[in-house]
Amino acid sequence: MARTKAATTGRRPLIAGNWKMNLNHLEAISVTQKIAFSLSEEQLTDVEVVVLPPFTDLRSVQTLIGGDRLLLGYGAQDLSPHDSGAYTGDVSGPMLAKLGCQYVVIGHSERRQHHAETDDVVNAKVKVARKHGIAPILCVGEGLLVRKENGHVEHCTLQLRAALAGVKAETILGSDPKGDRAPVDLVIAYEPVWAIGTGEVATAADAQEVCAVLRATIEELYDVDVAKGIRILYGGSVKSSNVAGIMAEADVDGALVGGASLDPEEFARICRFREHVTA
Ligand SMILES: O=C[C@H](O)COP(=O)(O)O
Repeated sequence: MARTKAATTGRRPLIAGNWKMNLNHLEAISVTQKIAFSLSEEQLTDVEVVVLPPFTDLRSVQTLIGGDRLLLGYGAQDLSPHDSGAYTGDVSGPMLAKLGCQYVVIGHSERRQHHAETDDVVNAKVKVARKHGIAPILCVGEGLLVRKENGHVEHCTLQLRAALAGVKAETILGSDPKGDRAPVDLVIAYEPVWAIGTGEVATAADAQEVCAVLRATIEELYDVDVAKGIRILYGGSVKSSNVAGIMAEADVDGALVGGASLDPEEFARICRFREHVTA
């Protein structure tokens, strides 16, 4: 069962809701409140639940979560590789850190596709996020053609290696090992592009195959402790009806949820994935 797996690995499950370009700041407040009130303190202690709103919602979400001491985390969907300057439209790491963001999505396939983000840009963003104490949720994943040609494992490991080039172990090791933070301040998300927003979820075995190789790659790049401590999420059409099977896999520590995270009741059901697991 998933509970046994988490107890064995020591990795606290992480369910993150990527709202993408949805929900204005008033809707953000409502959705965040509903998520918090749909989950018990025990559930929110057991599973780390994070919302990733658009930039324009971050202040509202920060005020709500901080003011009411909700047991939710939050973060951004992107950041600039630069700290300040003439970069119209960009939002910097220092700005996100000032808003208390714990996480930032980096290298999402929608950024790679629609904003021509290269591996070098992704690598620069990982470094700048860590410089400002924000944990990247680093996305890798293959398109349909690569999957059909059976190149998915190589594709994802190459993306991971490129994203982490020059990133030293000490910069990703958790700064609060005795607190409630994860031992590694970097999260990997395996998101097969063909499964994003399509309803075409990868099988649990598909997710496990790639997540296991990503963990082995982290061991090669760093060491066994980093590999054991790092959390690897699956993303792509995750719903309450399929999350339990995915979460039962040995190397899947959570989910990066897109569309289903816009419905707070459904998102809360996803966060309660343990209840779906049958012995
Ligand atoms: O960041 C989230 C992923 O792109 C998954 O999106 P989805 O759950 O709508 O397929």
